Amino acid sequence: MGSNVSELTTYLAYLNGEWQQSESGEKIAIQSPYLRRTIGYVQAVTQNEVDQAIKNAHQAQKEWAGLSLSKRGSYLLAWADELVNNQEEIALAVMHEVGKGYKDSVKEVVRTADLIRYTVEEALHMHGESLRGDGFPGGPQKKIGIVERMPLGVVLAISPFNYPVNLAASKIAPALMAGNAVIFKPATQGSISGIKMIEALDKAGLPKGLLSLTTGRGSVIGDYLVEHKGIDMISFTGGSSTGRHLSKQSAMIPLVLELGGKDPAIVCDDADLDVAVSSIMNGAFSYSGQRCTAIKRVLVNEKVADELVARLKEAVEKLSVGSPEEDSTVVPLIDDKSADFVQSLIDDALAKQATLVAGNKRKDNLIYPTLLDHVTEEMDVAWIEPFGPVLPIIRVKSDEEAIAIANKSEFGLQASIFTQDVDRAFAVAKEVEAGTVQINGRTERGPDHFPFLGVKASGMGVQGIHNSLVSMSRQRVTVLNLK
Ligand SMILES: NC(=O)C1=CN([C@@H]2O[C@H](COP(=O)(O)OP(=O)(O)OC[C@H]3O[C@@H](n4cnc5c(N)ncnc54)[C@H](OP(=O)(O)O)[C@@H]3O)[C@@H](O)[C@H]2O)C=CC1
Ligand SMILES: O=C(O)[C@H](O)COP(=O)(O)O
Repeated sequence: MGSNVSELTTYLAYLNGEWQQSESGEKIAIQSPYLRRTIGYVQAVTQNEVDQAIKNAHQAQKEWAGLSLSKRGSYLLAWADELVNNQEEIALAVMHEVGKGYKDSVKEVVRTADLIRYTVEEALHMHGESLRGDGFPGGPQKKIGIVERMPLGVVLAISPFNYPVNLAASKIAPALMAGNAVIFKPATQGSISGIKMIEALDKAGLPKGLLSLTTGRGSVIGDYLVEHKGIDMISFTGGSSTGRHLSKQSAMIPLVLELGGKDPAIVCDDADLDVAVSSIMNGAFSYSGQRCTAIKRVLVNEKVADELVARLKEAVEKLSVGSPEEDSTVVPLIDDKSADFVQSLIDDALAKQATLVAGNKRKDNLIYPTLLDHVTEEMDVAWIEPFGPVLPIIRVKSDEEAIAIANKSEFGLQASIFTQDVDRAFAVAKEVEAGTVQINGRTERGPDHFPFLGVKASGMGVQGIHNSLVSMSRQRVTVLNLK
């Protein structure tokens, strides 16, 4: 499959409904994490081009917002069909560019088409409301409030590398269905996949100017986009430090942030260990742990710790490690810098006397799945998100201690609890500070119509199809005063 990479294609930016070379004359090289070579170039768009794209977006948005919901939906449904029709080509781009297994890349594209279709259905079935004035003490009967949802204007969608198609579309589709225009800034490593996805939207006939794709380094055009007066809402998924930076830069603009996590798997002494082991393995190691919702630490009751660790060791040693083309579970990380970072967390833990159960082997940016036992609170890996295949195990004496350590983290995206006692599960779930708590299952975002949110440093606002439509629109109240 590697030989199918179009050698050094220079991809164009999609500005104002046209595929264009940037006036900057500059292009950014995209490196494949596992082929370890440049696979193409994308445009470095200029601030002037951003200005023009935002201006055109405002113009196009007015007409778009005037279309019927079902007409808007028809463009999106055509987009979903195009994605499905081109799933192999898009999945290959994802695999080459971000090193995701081929089958998972196909799944991402198909999941995205399903997400778009559900978004259309959801928008078609969202209703406004009317209120009677006399519902409030002393309120007049002849006053009727009509509450409708209106678009916000131009939405800036910024996506991360790890789901370059799905996490972009989960912003673009609700933004469009809610009647907005979109400026889409993909992760640089993820831009080619983003371009392929927008080619499908272009083929679906989206009106010109309604969406522009501005490729370029976040460090170069990011702040300019975020601070731009023409942006009316920002939906961002990415790292916590970038998210924190964005929240300082964007003033008085609705902002939804989905950021990092340090999701714990709390394993109680009555857990079904078969369920716990398979969920933890899948949660921690799929796509080498490069998921915001990956299980990033295990807090296990000491009574079952030895058995859990032995079973995890056996499972880790069976994991497939290698190439995304072979659908290996553990694949090279997005770049060498990320691999250096993961290695530094392993080195720190081992220097502080963690027990190496498996792994700690590396070839370039391929880090073998690594299991560390007897991790203590003094070790960085107990707190820092690795975004890589390293799993620390912290042994605890009680549910209370597990909850306390879970909550000491700055993050609060998701948590898993493994127990066979449903009352105990709910008691722990109630105390854990996280957007979502999974009982006897791995931490994960889907199904995509569930609300998805992080608390503390893991985010602000809520995604998930319904909530994204809500966050990308506002209420308008019209009051009818009858005679
Ligand atoms: N909670 C969630 O739903 C998810 C969270 N994440 C988190 O994302 C991180 C990994 O993704 P990664 O792509 O490396 O995250 P980054 O934060 O590095 O990048 C995310 C996006 O922000 C852009 N960006 C960078 N700087 C700026 C800026 N100053 N202004 C505007 N945009 C900017 C990036 O562009 P460029 O690539 O050009 O730098 C990219 O498009 C992990 O921490 C992970 O937990 C990931 C997926 C889901
Ligand atoms: O980017 C991420 O990591 C996702 O939001 C997690 O999605 P998943 O739980 O479906 O892998």
